[in-house]
Amino acid sequence: MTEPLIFVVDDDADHLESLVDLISAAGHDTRAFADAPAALAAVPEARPGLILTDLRMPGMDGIALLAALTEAGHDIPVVVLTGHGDVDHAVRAMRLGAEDFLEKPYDADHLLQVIARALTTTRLKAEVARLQDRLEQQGDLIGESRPMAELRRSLTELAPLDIDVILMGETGTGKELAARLLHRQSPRATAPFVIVNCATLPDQGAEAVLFGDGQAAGLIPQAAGGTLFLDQIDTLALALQPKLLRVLQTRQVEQGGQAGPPLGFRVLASASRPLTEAIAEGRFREDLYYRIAGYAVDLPALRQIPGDIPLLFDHFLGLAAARHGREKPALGFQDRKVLQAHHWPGNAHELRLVAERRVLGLGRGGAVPPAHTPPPLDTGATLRDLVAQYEAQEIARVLDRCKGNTEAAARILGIPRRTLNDKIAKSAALRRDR
Ligand SMILES: Nc1ncnc2c1ncn2[C@@H]1O[C@H](COP(=O)(O)OP(=O)(O)OP(=O)(O)O)[C@@H](O)[C@H]1O
Repeated sequence: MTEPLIFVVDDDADHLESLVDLISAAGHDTRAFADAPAALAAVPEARPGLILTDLRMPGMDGIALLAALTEAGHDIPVVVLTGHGDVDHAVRAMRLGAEDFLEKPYDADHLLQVIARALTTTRLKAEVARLQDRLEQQGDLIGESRPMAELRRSLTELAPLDIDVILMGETGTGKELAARLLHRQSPRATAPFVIVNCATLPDQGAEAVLFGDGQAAGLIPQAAGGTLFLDQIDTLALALQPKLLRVLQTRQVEQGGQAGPPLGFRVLASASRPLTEAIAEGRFREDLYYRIAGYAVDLPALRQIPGDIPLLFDHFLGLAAARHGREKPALGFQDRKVLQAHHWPGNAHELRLVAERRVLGLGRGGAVPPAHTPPPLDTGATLRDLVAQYEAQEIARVLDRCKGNTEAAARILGIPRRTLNDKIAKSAALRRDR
């Protein structure tokens, strides 16, 4: 794990310099900012692990910075430096989710201890979230509708057979969950399950990541004897397709011009749009399509299984409540109706987000600004607002997943990169105007 970067924000240049010197001397990577807006603007790209900010600053102060970070959905611990006797503000900062606060003049050792503690908390939180995600992905598909029952039956039938399968469905329909189920119910269950997210492969060096190089084994050889899940294969760069095809045909990876050992893995793939479209657009090779598309399983979108939406929502409420140590909210009749009436273009991803917000009570008279109100459970917003909100969220989610790589994000979202850049600029302007 790389060392987290620490942002230090203080409008007093001397203070800033001494803070940065102190923290850097303790071995942390730091970046200095003379004002909060500059720090906020640098967050998406630099992804700091901790922000240490002065409370009182002209323009945007430390509290406003905290609120803006929450508003933008960044879960970064913030330690606030307060003036002597500034208890009220310190309490407000803690209420808004600050990790800790320190009264000035601070003691250098104490400051470093607070930083170390905050970084440990961040690491532990990330680890818990990772384990919870993994646990969630080990679950079963929830849903009692006929399409879900049929899906479960197809998966149970296909799991033990040694055939490759492609899972088709919109984003968030549970393709990864289904792939894991196929693996778990197969005789390969104890062998590795390796995911290759085709959309986030780097432009440079993707071959080494996939096939390995002299130094490191690639992802594909790691799947030996197990299951290789080619997630979002419809976004795989054209240049990688011939070599992948060869590997899928031989189930071997060449090493230094020689055939490698037989790897004997099973291939599962997923796509959110018909590969025939990608072929027609010249983005996907037909021969690779025939190699992987023998058995296709369709996953229903939520709007096709409205009866299952409350069930799934209840499931996500339970998970979010456990994750945040909160009580699980009850679902009312009206909630069910609203949930079933929504279109859910992001499917389970979107539903999960709304459940999380419901558990955290965001947008319900708390300290969090209205942008956090769950769109489908709120009234008063126009359809255009809801679509714009959802679009901005989805772009942020995909960008996050692609670590800010707009080319990869544009590929996943199925829009030209220039359109994506326009949309990012527009949603940033919207946030500024709000
Ligand atoms: N029917 C379901 N029952 C329980 N959990 C589900 C179901 N469908 C989706 N989920 C959960 O919703 C989240 C999104 O599902 P998943 O990642 O499998 O979707 P996906 O189709 O692979 O999405 P993407 O195309 O964006 O990769 C996961 O946390 C998954 O566990």
